[in-house]
Amino acid sequence: MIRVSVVGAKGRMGGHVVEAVRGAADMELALALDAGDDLTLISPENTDVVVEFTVPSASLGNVLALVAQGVDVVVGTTGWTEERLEQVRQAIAAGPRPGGQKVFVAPNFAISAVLADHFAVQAAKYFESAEVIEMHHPDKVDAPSGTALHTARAIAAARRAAGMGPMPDATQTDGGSRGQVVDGVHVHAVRLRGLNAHEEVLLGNAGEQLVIRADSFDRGSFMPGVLLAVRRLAADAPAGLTVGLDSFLDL
Ligand SMILES: NC(=O)C1=CN([C@@H]2O[C@H](COP(=O)(O)OP(=O)(O)OC[C@H]3O[C@@H](n4cnc5c(N)ncnc54)[C@H](O)[C@@H]3O)[C@@H](O)[C@H]2O)C=CC1
Ligand SMILES: O=C(O)C1=N[C@H](C(=O)O)C[C@H](O)C1
Repeated sequence: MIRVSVVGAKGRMGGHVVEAVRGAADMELALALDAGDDLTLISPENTDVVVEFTVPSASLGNVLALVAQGVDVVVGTTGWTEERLEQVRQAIAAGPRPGGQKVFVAPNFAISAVLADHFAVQAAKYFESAEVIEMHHPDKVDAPSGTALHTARAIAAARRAAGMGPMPDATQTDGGSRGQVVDGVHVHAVRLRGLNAHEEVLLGNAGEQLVIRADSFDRGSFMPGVLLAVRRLAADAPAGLTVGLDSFLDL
């Protein structure tokens, strides 16, 4: 049995993870902690893998503490930058299990979103223009979404690798309507009651458009990806930091 502890257990995602772990035949729930609880209760004696879904302002601190305690961590919380990821790599190197510790961070655990991102990156070099629109429930605290940031950065990298220059854009006045520019890619965020998690990548050439859209209507859609990551960390995932569920899929 894989012993799983959940941090952020009282949250929207954490609650789903607790139920998914309880429902998995090969897992058992160890500890379910939330804000104010003592993270040092989690140790290799009671936990194989921790699943962390909290808030961007707390996640890095939680992960660094858990690494220092020697447990492997699956992280779904947003807010990750290359600088923060580097802090995790350094913490693993300085931690109690430098050659064996595993941390996995995924911007999105839904297969629809992972594939949309994958296809958008494949398509990027064929289109003069690309923009990202993400649409979420209004209780979300961060904008743009971690997934949209990841998609935009990956599109930008694909364009750079293909030797493409900036996208055409004659805008001279912008009160904010052109969105956030992420590595040269415009990202737009919608917050609307009734939505859950949705993303569109618009790719355009003269006279044509490709739209790649992923819709997550229910948080249950993230659970197969979370359980896959837990199983891979408990088994054959490489030591160190891994980013993105695509690492565990045959894409
Ligand atoms: N990677 C993915 O597939 C997905 C990622 N997310 C991300 O997961 C995160 C959580 O989302 P939700 O569950 O909707 O938020 P939420 O606000 O419902 O839950 C967050 C929980 O974390 C707890 N918390 C806050 N600070 C804490 C701390 N220091 N230690 C322990 N617990 C703490 C809160 O009390 C709350 O129960 C967000 O960053 C969101 O963007 C959400 C959906 C899917
Ligand atoms: O807060 C959410 O709900 C979600 N957060 C993640 C993100 O910011 O990308 C993943 C998904 O979009 C749902």
